[in-house]
Amino acid sequence: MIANVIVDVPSQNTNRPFDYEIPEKFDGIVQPGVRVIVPFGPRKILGYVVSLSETSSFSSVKKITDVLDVIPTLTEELLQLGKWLSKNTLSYYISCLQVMLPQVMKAKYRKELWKLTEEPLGSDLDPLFDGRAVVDFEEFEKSGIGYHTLRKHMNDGEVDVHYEVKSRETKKTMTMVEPHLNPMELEEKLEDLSPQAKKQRTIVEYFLEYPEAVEKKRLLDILSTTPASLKPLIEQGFIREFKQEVFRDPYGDRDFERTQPFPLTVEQETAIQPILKTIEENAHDVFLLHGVTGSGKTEVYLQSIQEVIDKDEEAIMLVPEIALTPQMVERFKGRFGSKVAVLHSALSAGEKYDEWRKIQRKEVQVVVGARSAIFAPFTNIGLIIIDEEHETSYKQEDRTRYHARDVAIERGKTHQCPVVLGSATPALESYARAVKGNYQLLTMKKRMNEAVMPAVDLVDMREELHSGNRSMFSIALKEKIEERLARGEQVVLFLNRRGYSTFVMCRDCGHVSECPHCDIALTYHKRQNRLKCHYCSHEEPMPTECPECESKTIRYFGTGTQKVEEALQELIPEARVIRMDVDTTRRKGAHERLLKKFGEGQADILLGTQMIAKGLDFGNVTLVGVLAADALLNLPDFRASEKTFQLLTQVSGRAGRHEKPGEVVVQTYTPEHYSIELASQYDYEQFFNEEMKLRKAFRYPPYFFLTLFTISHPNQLKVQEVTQKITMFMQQKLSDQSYVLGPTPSALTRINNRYRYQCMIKYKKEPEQRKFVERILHYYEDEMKQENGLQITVDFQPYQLM
Ligand SMILES: Nc1ncnc2c1ncn2[C@@H]1O[C@H](COP(=O)(O)OP(=O)(O)OP(=O)(O)O)[C@@H](O)[C@H]1O
Ligand SMILES: [Zn+2]
Ligand SMILES: [Zn+2]
Repeated sequence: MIANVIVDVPSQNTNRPFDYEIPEKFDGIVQPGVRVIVPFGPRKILGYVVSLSETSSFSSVKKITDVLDVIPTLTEELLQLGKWLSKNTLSYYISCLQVMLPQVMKAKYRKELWKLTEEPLGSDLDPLFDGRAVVDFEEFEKSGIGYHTLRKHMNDGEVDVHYEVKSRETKKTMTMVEPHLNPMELEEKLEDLSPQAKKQRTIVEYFLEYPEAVEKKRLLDILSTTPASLKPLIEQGFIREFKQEVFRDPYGDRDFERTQPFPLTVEQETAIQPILKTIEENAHDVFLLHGVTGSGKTEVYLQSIQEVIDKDEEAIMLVPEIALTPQMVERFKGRFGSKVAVLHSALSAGEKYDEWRKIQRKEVQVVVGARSAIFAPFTNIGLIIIDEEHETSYKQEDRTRYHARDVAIERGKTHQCPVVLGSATPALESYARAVKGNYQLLTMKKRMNEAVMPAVDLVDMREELHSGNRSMFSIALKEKIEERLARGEQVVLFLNRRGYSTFVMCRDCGHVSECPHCDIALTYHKRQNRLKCHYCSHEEPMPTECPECESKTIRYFGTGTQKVEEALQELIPEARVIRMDVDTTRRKGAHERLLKKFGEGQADILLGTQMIAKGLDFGNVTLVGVLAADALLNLPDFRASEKTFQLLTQVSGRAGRHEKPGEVVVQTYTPEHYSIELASQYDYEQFFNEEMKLRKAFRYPPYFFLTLFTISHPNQLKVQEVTQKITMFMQQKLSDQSYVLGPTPSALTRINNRYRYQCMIKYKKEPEQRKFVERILHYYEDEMKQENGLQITVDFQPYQLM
């Protein structure tokens, strides 16, 4: 027999199955979905068996060296899904298979055989274990017992193969590094560094692009540099080093209080009926559950999942990483107990693998997890739910650029089961599909317990300034906070930090410099002191006075939570403040601890960034303050208005969720902007209509599809030339209904000494497009293989446009 194997070499040439002969001892064990070790050139490498055949068309084929799985790692469905993914994202099949698996399956490990029962195993295996609970897998291999015997015992649940991970991720602590300065300051430091300090420059440039904390070892690996080049940066205080703990099972030692289903409200009942009916009929359909914040969407999810469990089927529940809070996990564990597996990035590699195995072994029927949980190896899926479906974190941004929503719908079709997309602020694309009837729209307009949506007070910060208030807190917000303190109620203060330092605004009139062609805020480039558009090639000098009102107070923006906290303490010294941002939540469990403290009333104000915007359900919060509603609005992104609307709605939704009525203060320099005004009225439909008009006028999704090429190379002329060629080629090939824009420098024009350019395509229908893209990739293949050579990435559904 011949095994057709996809080998772990991501390249064009190897993007097809290779034939290997199956040695007799592995006969019947080597099946599709099993991982094997095969000789490839001079090396032995990992591969995945995708199919079997009687014969090979090649005259001489090599033999499989080793088999890693006794039970297939990938199901037949996941193998097919990998193929689909590969076609849809134009990534290598091997990358698509690996993206579905936990890290451990790709890492180095030691294999052991575990005895799972107290009972004797019988004469075939007992001699091997010889009274022990664990034996090294090598002992089994040497024993000559045979894989068939082993598989029988595994299927009976008496023994299991266990992977002991050697990867460093399972260590108790790891060393992390992160920038100690904001991007503007980093840019300045970069200028100060001598051109000879190449390695140091590379590190600073890396952090300019990825400001998050990263494992030190990993950073050094990525940039192929040594601790010596990092050291001076740490000593000078540009970069900070710290230890992060890694734990094994975060939920194992906790009892969750079991909850009972609530009797549903009329709205919930109306929404859940069509979902239950579809589950019952084993049919596929996509539902968009549009329910205002606090309308009880989660209860609808829980009861739909219950139906699936009762049918002996399985459910996948996706939530954004940031919303995978202890409160959320508690609600699922509380309802379904040990039937739930949880998958999120805070788990160590070992923990993730353990959760994954629970799914594979069918010990659980529900998985709650972030994006990659969509690949859970269930075989009998009855329901897939995506909560906060508008979140852009459902799109993977490297290698295999998939969107979890697309994968969910594909699996929903295969399993003939419903997919439920839920949100208070659906993505424009999803709502447009619901309006057209492609998705079934389910609406919940009312909050629980007759609670009303909190009233929103828009405060014009330009007027504050004119009346002499230069603080970041308006008079109204200050007074309302003081009122809450006097009444013993609580406040959530939200600072939108992302994208803060990049746009330029007049503090007098709120004017923001925009591109004349693209309806998008220009980005300030400090080094050249110029403003640039990252969609077309437009650029202009940084103005010295406001083109609108001639005021000299036009400048770029920059502030952080720490600064806000200080200002707040100065303003209201008696307030007890909890600050929640990347700095204060770094330690494992810190997030949970801070929220618990706030929930118990040990603080008056919760001040934070994006991470406090969603999911929180505290009854004593009666005031929400948004410090700078415009921050997101001015990102160089056509989705800026949509994101602003979504975020404001989510944050406002944290107030007045239970008995006490809530209130919201939104500080802004542009109160007249439709996304801010309509968010303050909770008018999603009107926002949808307004935004759709603009999307149509400027030819953006959902009217047009986008394809984004990003080309990078150390030589700027080379990048320009290649991008130019690609742009021209696509212009020639595509129909004249499509718009091919470029070459344009990317927002992040240079990373790691590589220049980046882009070409964006807006199109309605281009069935041949992928073929042309493939041709381009093929044409540049050799150049892309060279070390530090050309790189071309193609994103068929871009969310990150930088
Ligand atoms: N049928 C019901 N009867 C009584 N209480 C309910 C019912 N359904 C939900 N609740 C409660 O109402 C509150 C709000 O519900 P939930 O958090 O599910 O809303 P949501 O729509 O998911 O909100 P958000 O989008 O803001 O996260 C919760 O405390 C929940 O326990
Ligand atoms: Zn002005
Ligand atoms: Zn432009």
